[in-house]
Amino acid sequence: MLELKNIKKYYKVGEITTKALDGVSVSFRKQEFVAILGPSGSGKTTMLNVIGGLDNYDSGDMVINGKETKSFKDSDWDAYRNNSVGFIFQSYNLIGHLGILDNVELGMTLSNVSKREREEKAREALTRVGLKDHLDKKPNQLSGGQMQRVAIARALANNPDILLCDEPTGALDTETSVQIMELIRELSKEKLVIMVTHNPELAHEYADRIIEFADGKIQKDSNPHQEQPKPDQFQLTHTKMKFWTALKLSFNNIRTKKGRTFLTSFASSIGIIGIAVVLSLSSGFQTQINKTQSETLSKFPVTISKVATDQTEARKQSGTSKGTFPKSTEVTVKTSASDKAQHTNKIDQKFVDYVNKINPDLSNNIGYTRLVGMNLLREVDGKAQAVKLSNDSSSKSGQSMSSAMSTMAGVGVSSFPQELEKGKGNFLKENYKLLQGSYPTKATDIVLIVDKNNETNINSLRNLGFDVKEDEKLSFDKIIGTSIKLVNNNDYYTKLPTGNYIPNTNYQELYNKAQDELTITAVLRVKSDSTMDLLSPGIAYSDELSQKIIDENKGSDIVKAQESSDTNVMTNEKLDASTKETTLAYLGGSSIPYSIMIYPNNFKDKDQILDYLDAYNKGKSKENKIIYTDLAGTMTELTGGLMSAITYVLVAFAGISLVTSMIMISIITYTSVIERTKEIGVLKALGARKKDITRVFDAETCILGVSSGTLGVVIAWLATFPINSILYSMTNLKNVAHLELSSALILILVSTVLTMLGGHIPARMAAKKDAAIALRAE
Ligand SMILES: Nc1ncnc2c1ncn2[C@@H]1O[C@H](COP(=O)(O)OP(=O)(O)OP(=O)(O)O)[C@@H](O)[C@H]1O
Repeated sequence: MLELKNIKKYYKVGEITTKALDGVSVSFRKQEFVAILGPSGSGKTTMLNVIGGLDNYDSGDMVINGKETKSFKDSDWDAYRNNSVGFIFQSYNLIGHLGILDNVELGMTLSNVSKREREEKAREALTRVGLKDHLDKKPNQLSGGQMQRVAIARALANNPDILLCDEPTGALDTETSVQIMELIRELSKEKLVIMVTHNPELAHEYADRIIEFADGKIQKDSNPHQEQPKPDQFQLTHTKMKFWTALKLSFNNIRTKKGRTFLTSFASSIGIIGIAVVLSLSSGFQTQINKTQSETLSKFPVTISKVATDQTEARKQSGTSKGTFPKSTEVTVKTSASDKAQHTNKIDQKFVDYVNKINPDLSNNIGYTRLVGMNLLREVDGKAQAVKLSNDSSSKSGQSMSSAMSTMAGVGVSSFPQELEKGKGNFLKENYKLLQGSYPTKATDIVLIVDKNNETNINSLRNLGFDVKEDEKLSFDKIIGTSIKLVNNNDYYTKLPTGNYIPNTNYQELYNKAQDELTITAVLRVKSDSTMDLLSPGIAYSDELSQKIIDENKGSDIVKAQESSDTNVMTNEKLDASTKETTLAYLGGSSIPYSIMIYPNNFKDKDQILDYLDAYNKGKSKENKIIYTDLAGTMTELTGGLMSAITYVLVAFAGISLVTSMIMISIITYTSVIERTKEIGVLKALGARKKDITRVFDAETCILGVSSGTLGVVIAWLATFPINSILYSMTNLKNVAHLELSSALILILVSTVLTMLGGHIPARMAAKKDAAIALRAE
C-alpha cells in the first residue's frame, strides 16, 4: 500500500551536506506493525516525516495506493496528511489552550466534519484509548501516559490508514510504556503502523517487522514486502479551515493570556482613543457652529430688495485720502459713492418664478414683503371699526406703506415664510409651538406670536381694536377666534364726482356687507430648539393672504384708475414712475413682492443658493442684474474652514499613535508566532494548509483589533463626560463632545483592519514555517 522508491533527502548547511535519507527503497503492507531501529541521527525521523508528508523528499518517488506523489501539490500533501496519516510524537504535541476533546476534534474541523459527528468520533476515540472519564480536562491536567493517549486518540479520530509514531514511549516510564505499546499493537491490527524507536527490546516484543537504519540507509529488514503494481485507487478530501474555527482557536489561545491581551489592547487602543476624542469634539463643535450659522442665517437671510446696495461698487468708492492733491480752482461735480452703489432691482414675475424654483433641499422657506394694504374692519362692542395687522404705533387705519416697508429688512417679519415644497414640512409646525387653538389651514387664518415669556407687542393688539394697557394679561381665549372682516377695494373706496377716490367711512355698512373673514386661530410660541425665530411678536399671517387680496383687488376700479393716471387718485399728488409703482402695489395692483427673503438651511446650502442667484444674472446688463444682500456671509466666513483644519491636524497626530500601535501589534503577533511554533507544526501535521495557518494568526489579530478598537471607543466615550463638564464650566457650551455611533463603528473597523494588516506579515511568516522544523522546535 505504501512504497518508497530510492528516496533521497539531503540537508545542506553551509559546506556540509547531511544525507538524512540516502536512497531508501521499501514497501509496507496495508496492515502491519513496523519498527524502525537505528542510532541517533541515522535518519529515522526524517523518513517518518517524508512518509507522513511533513517533509518533502529531494528525489525518488513515494507511491501510495498506486498513486505516485512526485507531482503532488501542497494542497494534495495537506489533504494526504489529514485523510490518510495519523502522527504520534514523543512529546505528545497537544495544544495546551484547548480541551482534550477539542484537541482530538481539530483534524476533523479541517476536513469539514459536522460538529455533531466530530464530537461523537472524538468521544469514541478517547473512550477507545481509555480516557472516557477525563473528557473535560485540559492537557496540563493529565499525566504523561494520558497525554500520549490523547495524542493517539487525535491520530485515530479521522480514521487514517497509516499511523506514524515517533518514539511514542520515549518520555514515559516502563509501566506506562507497556500500556501504550499494547494500545498501538492493537491498532496495528487494522492499520499500517510505523514506529521509530531507540529501544530494540520494545521493537522486538511488539513489532511484526523490524527495519534497521544507519546513515540514511536501510541496513536490515526482518520481513520485506514486495508491492504489486496497482491501479491508482487513491482519493483525497481536501482540507480547509473555516474562519470561525480559526477564530475559536485564537480566542482560546488569547484567553490563556488575558493580562497580556488586555495590556496589548489597551496600548494599541490609545490611537483610537485619540481619534475618537478628536472626532467627538470636532463633531460637537461643528454642531455648535452649524447652530450658530443657521441662527445667523435666520436673522440675516439672503435678501433681494427693490432697492439694494451694490457691494462691489460701494467698495470701489471707499479709497483712502492719501496721494496728490489738485491745485486747480474748480470743483468737479460727482454722484456720491452711496448713490452710485444704489441699485434698483427690477424684480419681475420671471425672477419670482426663478426664486420659486430653488431646490427645496437648500432652502424650503421663502419670505416675501408686499406693500399691499388690507382694508380690515372689526366689530368691537357692537361697533365696526377700521383695524390693521401691524405693530406700528401710529393710529392710522389700514396697513401703512411705511409699516410694510419697515419689515423689509427681514428681522421680525409678520408674514411667515412660504414653503417651496409643501410636503417638506411646515414652517409654523416645525418652529412654533401651539399654545392654544390650531395651526392655520387657510389663507384667512392668522396667528398671534408670543415670545418666550408669552409677551406680545401691545400695538399689534391695539391696532386690532383691543383696549389693552401695558402689562395687561389677556387670556388666550379672548384672542383666539377673533374675527376680522376683509373689505375689497370696490366697496372700501368711493369715487367722488371729481374723479378722486376716498375710503368709505360707513364702517358698519361695509362690515355687514363684507364676505371675507380673517380669524385668529392660534397663539404660537417659538420652539426652544428652533433656529428660525423669524416672526416678531404680534400678528402673523401667510403670504397667501396677501396674494388673495392682490388677486381680488387687481381689477378693482381704484387700481384701474391709478394705472391710467400719473397722479395719486386719492391725493392728486404727482407721481413719478417709481412712486406710482409703489402706490399701485399698495392698492393691490401688483403681485410682485417688494422684497424676497431666502432662508437657507446652512452656510453650504446658502453658497449654492447664491450660485443659483448669480446664474440668473449671467449675460444681463448691469441695470438688469438682480443684486442680493448676504449679510450672514460676510460675518462668519472663517469659522467652518478653521474647524476642519484643526480637526485634520489633530486626527493626523492621533493617526501617528495608530501606526505605532500597528507596529506593536505586529511585534506581538510575531512573538505569538514564535510561541506557537509547535502548534503550527501540529496543525500542519493534521493537514492544515498554509492559508489556514495565516488564518489562525489573522483571526488572532482580528480579535486584538476588535477588542482594542472597542476598548478605545468605550474609553473615549467615557472621556466625553468629564470633557463635557470641563468645557461647560469653561465655555457654557453644553454637550460639545459627542461620539457618533457611526464614527465609533468606523473606528473599530479601522482598528481591526490596521491591526490585521500589522499582524499579517508575521502570520504569513508562520504559514511558511516548515512543518518538520516546527515540530522539532522546543
Ligand atoms: N532541518 C534540518 N537541517 C539540517 N539537518 C537536519 C535537519 N533535520 C535533520 N537533519 C539531520 O539529518 C539527520 C537525520 O536526522 P533525524 O532526525 O532523521 O535522525 P533520527 O534518526 O531520527 O535521530 P534521533 O533518533 O536522534 O531522533 C541528522 O544528522 C540531522 O542532523
